[in-house]
Amino acid sequence: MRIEAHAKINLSLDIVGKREDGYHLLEMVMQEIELHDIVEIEKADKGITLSCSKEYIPCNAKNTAYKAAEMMIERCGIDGGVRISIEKNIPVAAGLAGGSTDAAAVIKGMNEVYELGLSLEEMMDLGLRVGADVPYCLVGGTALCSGIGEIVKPLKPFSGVDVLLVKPAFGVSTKDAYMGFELDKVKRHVSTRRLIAAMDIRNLDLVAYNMRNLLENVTLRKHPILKTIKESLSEHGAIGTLMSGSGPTVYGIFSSSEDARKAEGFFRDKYREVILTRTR
Ligand SMILES: C[C@@](CO)(OP(=O)(O)O)[C@H](O)COP(=O)(O)OP(=O)(O)OC[C@H]1O[C@@H](n2ccc(N)nc2=O)[C@H](O)[C@@H]1O
Ligand SMILES: Nc1ncnc2c1ncn2[C@@H]1O[C@H](COP(=O)(O)OP(=O)(O)O)[C@@H](O)[C@H]1O
Repeated sequence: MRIEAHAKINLSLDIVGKREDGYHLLEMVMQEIELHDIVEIEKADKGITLSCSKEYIPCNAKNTAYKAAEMMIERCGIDGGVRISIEKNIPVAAGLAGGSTDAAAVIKGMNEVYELGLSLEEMMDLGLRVGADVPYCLVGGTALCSGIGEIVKPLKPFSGVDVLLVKPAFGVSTKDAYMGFELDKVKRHVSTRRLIAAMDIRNLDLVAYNMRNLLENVTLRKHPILKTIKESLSEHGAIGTLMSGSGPTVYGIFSSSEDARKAEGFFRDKYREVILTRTR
């Protein structure tokens, strides 16, 4: 079985509290994009076999797809194994939920090939065991996510908007980004309602104005190059720019596809990964 595992961008990320276990309470608008990995899943007699098109990604129990398969076998009492292969197109450690979306694909795929009959809610509960973003990845589309990310409320689709992703040649650890964040220093939270209202009426300028990510400060302070990329995206026609998730990918949204293509041409040779895509 072949599954497209889509990446996401954050149109917003607000941090509104902290749990006793250290996890942060969030309010974020997530948006699926066209960019995707291809995950192939097949039944096997026993054990988990995993292969991936990028040699630097671990193919053992450290891989989120492996973790998801292990968890499904254990939790659903599956008598058998699985063969998984991942064609990796989503930049890694980038803030685009690459690992989480592969895990979501494995959960969906195993539900099918083993005819488990799990509901979406049941899969989301299982997915949360692998990572906070996995429940959203199972739902996809445009959504308001709260809790630690696992409470997913679908929003009106915001598809077909040109997005240029720019990721420099370093990764960011999500854990480190959250550890560098100080909630008591926040002066102004994100205007999530205004952002959603602007998305509803598809006013891109107003969307751009309300896009904010409170983790941006943490990652941009550590990597000033990201600020330079954001400024450069604006100079090349982006009507709004933001870091996705914990970074380091920054993106620009464009109201003109031609501007987006021209900007891609400018950035292409300058940074490690430059991808022109669209909201889905
Ligand atoms: C920042 C976000 C925004 O969508 O995405 P990415 O940058 O990963 O794409 C997410 O909150 C990332 O979610 P995810 O990548 O699933 O996180 P997990 O694997 O569950 O957690 C990694 C680590 O991040 C921290 N963490 C994660 C989620 C959360 N709400 N609060 C946290 O403090 C914890 O220290 C945890 O150990
Ligand atoms: N299936 C996977 N795809 C990508 N990265 C993975 C996967 N499994 C484990 N990883 C590891 O998880 C880390 C975070 O990767 P990723 O999920 O792409 O980041 P992010 O959560 O920022 O989007 C990386 O260090 C990577 O080696």
